[in-house]
Amino acid sequence: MAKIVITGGEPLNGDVQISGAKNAVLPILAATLLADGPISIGNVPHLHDVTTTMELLGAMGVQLMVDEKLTITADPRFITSTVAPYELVKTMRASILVLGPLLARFGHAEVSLPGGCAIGSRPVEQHIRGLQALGAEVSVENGFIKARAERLRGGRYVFDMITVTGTENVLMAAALAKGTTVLENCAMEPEVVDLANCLIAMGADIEGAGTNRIVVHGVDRLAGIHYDVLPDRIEAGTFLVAGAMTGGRVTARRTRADTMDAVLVKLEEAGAHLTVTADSITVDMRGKRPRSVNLTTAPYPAFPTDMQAQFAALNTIADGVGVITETIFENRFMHLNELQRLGADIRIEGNTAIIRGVAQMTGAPMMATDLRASASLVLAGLVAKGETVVDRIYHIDRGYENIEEKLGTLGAKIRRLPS
Ligand SMILES: CC(=O)N[C@H]1[C@@H](OP(=O)(O)OP(=O)(O)OC[C@H]2O[C@@H](n3ccc(=O)[nH]c3=O)[C@H](O)[C@@H]2O)O[C@H](CO)[C@@H](O)[C@@H]1O
Ligand SMILES: C=C(OP(=O)(O)O)C(=O)O
Repeated sequence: MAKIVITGGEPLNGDVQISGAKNAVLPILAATLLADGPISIGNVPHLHDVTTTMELLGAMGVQLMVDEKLTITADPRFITSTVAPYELVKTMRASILVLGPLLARFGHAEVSLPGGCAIGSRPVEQHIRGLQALGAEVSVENGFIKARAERLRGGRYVFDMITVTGTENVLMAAALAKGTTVLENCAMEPEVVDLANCLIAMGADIEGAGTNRIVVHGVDRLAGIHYDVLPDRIEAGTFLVAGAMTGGRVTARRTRADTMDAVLVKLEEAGAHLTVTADSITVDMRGKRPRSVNLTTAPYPAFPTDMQAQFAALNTIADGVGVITETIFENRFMHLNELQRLGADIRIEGNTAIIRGVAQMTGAPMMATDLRASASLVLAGLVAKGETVVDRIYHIDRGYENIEEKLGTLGAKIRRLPS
């Protein structure tokens, strides 16, 4: 299995180009199933999850073309199957996002239940109930969600809890339903807004995306268009934390600071001097060690769970004690045990981690368990003395485009050992 090897101790300096958002491109790729014609998508990140989604769409008969700038054109007019098989869904939970579009556009869908993953159990009953509120008949048989509806009709659904892909799935289905749908307690994440903007460009009639109440007036057809994906706020946040931890100065380019308020506040609390422009964010530590931060993860606009592991890594070498509480996923502290192997001082009490910063950690072999855990181990390797080897690095390729190259251009001593 491929590994990343890091020799720590270099402050990071320079510019890094941020890619399109994984969590926006995945629902947008699924939304291509709703269109009457080809959709072309720009600012597509080169990620394993994007390849998996293309394989999934391709297996259904969607015709896909990728140009040299990685613009993807998807033409769903001649699909041959409305089944999402277990083999693909098991490698990427976001495959569930094809459920709503397939049902709305073709009247039936069979999607393998995604099941849990390293960070938690991650059920999808809200997706199912939301679609049932639009008139779908849904059953779960032999590990598959089987959904059917001649034509979905507008309905009202109040989500039991805030769910990002649940909101996206029901939103996509409602776009082609007959009549008006009102969705309450919706996720307000920027990626939900980006999906809604893409659907609106396709001809959907949607109000309120980015608030907790979304109203969708269903339309009869959605058209092929071009759409550029939002920058990845989690990738940007990860590089900014890398700059802060190493006492360096890093500018993340092609970013949207307005989607990152909670993360930027924590970087300032850590002692970073921030400069924000329309499309860039600079952190400058002026050579200083970061201060510990306290944070609690919660749905947007609060602090994102997808940045928790990176700030845990920052706290391991920061000045002071930082308390981190994870409220979204029940098992998202896997990186903490690995960080202890580098000498981090961490006490875990339920969903809270109390991290006392140490002056210096030392490199060691570590094992990545999930996407953001991998990122946090790489960040820790950047500051640990000596060599750190992060194994099972395939997790990181799901969500970071060429992370070692990007960190390398900032001055990190990092390389990938192929399997
Ligand atoms: C592809 C994508 O966009 N992934 C993001 C999305 O995941 P995803 O959309 O899967 O996460 P959700 O927002 O659905 O999950 C939030 C919480 O709700 C629970 N829940 C969710 C649905 C449901 O039917 N029942 C239920 O109990 C989950 O187990 C979890 O505890 O949002 C997460 C929370 O911001 C991020 O960490 C992921 O990066
Ligand atoms: C948890 C994440 O992704 P996914 O929902 O695709 O597993 C993530 O991006 O951190």
